[in-house]
Amino acid sequence: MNTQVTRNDTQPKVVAVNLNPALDLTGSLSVLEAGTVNLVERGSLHPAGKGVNVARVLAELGAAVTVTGLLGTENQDPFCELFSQYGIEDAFVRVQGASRINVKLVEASGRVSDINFPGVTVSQDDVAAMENKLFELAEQHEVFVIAGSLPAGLSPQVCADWIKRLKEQGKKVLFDSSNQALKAGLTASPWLVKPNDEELSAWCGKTLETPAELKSAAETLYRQDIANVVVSLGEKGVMWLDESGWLYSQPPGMEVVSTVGAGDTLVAGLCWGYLNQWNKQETLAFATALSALAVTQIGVGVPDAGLLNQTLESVQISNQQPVGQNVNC
Ligand SMILES: Nc1ncnc2c1ncn2[C@@H]1O[C@H](COP(=O)(O)OP(=O)(O)O)[C@@H](O)[C@H]1O
Ligand SMILES: O=P(O)(O)OC[C@H]1O[C@](O)(COP(=O)(O)O)[C@@H](O)[C@@H]1O
Repeated sequence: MNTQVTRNDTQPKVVAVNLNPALDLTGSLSVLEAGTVNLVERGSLHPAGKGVNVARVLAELGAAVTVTGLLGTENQDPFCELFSQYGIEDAFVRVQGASRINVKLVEASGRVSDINFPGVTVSQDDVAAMENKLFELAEQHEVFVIAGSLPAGLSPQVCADWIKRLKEQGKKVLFDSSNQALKAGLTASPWLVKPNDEELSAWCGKTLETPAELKSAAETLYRQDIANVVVSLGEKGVMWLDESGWLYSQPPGMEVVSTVGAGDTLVAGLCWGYLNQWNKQETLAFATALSALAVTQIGVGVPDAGLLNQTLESVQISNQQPVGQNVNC
């Protein structure tokens, strides 16, 4: 596998869809105490959201990426700068208002508290414009990564209908969301889904604790015509079910700076493996290494090839589930 960054014009073009983008306001502090005054030691504000993060990682890897979704005009400048810096084609539909600011409080232990705001409320005209943009992009793109929550005004069923239509047009749809949007989207059988253990538990309506419970829930999704069910387990790695069966990965231990963006980086890595036609083992190892490295920084971004290759060598891939993947141990 060549992890060298080179733009390959023969690869399918990707659309990253971020319907509810966010500026992430990250504050680092030694310990967070609820209900009292907390002093932040270092802070940063950067454009993010699941689709935007996926777009950035894919673009840094060398993919041709278009980004779309619903972006508030009032605070769009940092997003536009990011897209221009990384050569990402900006196809966001502009909406009135400001995109949300999500607060991420990172403690010295690596624990992160996410305070995610609801975002702008979009109108039916905005939703119609979004739908037009999405299917206009479908004329020239093959791969769609739909990632993140939905703004008020855009129903989970509408998003699920878009996934269904894209699938009917033969597009590969990778889907990463939560709560009602995840529940509805899964009924449209995207090509790949990436819940974490908590999201899978929420979909099931009960806490999944043992490997057998996690596998059983994922297998239910696979039987619902979802070709790739990828469950991420934080530091415990990844479990991936497809027609060839289960494959597991275990990342090396990392110095955690912030885990925010690790899931998005994993999705980008999986998509990159597909674009390069890598096999399942290669794709999983690469995506696991890339996501493990994501926790060593604030926000997302691709490290240099040396570090990536070194981490890749420490990722363990197995057909047998590692004992440590019990989510509660
Ligand atoms: N502490 C960690 N150490 C090493 N790798 C990690 C760590 N946390 C996350 N990762 C990597 O990032 C992937 C996604 O993280 P996870 O927390 O499961 O996703 P999400 O951000 O969607 O909740 C994991 O499957 C793993 O490969
Ligand atoms: O769209 P959602 O589900 O509200 O999540 C948005 C948040 O998730 C992130 O994309 C990070 O996601 P991951 O940690 O799962 O990779 C943040 O940048 C953003 O603030």
